[in-house]
Amino acid sequence: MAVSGFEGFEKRLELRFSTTNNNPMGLRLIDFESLDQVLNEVQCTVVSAVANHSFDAYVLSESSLFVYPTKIIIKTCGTTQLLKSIRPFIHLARTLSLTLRACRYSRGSFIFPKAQPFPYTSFKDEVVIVEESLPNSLRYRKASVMTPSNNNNPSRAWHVFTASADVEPDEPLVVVEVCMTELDRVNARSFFRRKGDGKNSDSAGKEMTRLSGIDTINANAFICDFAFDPCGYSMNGVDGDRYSTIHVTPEDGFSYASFECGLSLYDDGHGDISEVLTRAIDVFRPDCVSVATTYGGEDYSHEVTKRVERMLAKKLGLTCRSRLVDEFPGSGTVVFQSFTPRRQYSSPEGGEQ
Ligand SMILES: C[S@+](CC[C@H](N)C(=O)[O-])C[C@H]1O[C@@H](n2cnc3c(N)ncnc32)[C@H](O)[C@@H]1O
Repeated sequence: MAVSGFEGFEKRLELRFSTTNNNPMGLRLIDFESLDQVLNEVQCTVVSAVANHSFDAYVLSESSLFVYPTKIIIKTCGTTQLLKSIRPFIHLARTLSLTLRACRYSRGSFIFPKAQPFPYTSFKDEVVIVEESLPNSLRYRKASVMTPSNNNNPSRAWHVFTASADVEPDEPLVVVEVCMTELDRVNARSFFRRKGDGKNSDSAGKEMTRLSGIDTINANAFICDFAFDPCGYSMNGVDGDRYSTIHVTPEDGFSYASFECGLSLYDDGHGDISEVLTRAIDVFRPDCVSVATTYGGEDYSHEVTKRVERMLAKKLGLTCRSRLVDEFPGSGTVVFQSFTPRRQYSSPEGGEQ
């Protein structure tokens, strides 16, 4: 851990592959020892795991890994070396006749940027490393730093790099990534272990899931949860082919929580996303929230992200201070929204609103 405090903001990597064989298990055939070796390079380990008929979900010592037949999603926090996983994952996929067709790397702004190792001290350097790790066939590439200008916390930007073999997005999926800082102190207490409770990391995790209300965010999800000692929490939710994940750094002064879920553009039968987000954010009652929505198809952005704004304002008193939209060839559209509580906002001129 950095001397300053634990870096909660995750680095996130998504690798999507195409396959030339008909094995429906695809990347799920990668053996655990090989995955463990990749994670060793990244500097994290598996602490808990669950699988269903659609995918494998691993809780890591620093966040989460999801393995689908043709897709890997890995997010890691702290001072981990996430980008060291790109080459070995591409290599392991190749042994199973899978070829990389798209890559997306994203992260927020670190709370302790100076504590990061190279290349994570500069997004430009991170992009160079990602680009060097990718095959030339992924020729549609773009890097962008989405920086809110009228926000009272301008240091919170969203960094995105994408690369794709095709100019059209390859899947009609939506990914929603929520980053929360300055968590409500009372709510954050749920993520500290009680001394002498006689519980292990799994049973303490279950208790945190229930006491915090995380179990009500998606009642259909099977939850694989883990409590760190003396504090901290991670969970993966598994609901059919949908994943969700929450990570919590509850320490005062650098508190942070993230919520992420994947859903389909066309079949949103798993609950209105604005309601799901409201329930997730309500667990933490943070003073600073960002929501990055990435979608591959058309006609999603406006209506749904506006609905999120209306719902967060009505139910949680959060006002959207900034809304940025950017397009990525072959990787869809990203909408980045920043919210703070209505009562807190100082206008750029310094007056209270
Ligand atoms: C891994 S978890 C969740 C990570 C996630 N990115 C986040 O910050 O929300 C991080 C929390 O667990 C605590 N923690 C305790 N032991 C840890 C360990 N061995 N590895 C990582 N975090 C640990 C940290 O102090 C922090 O509060």
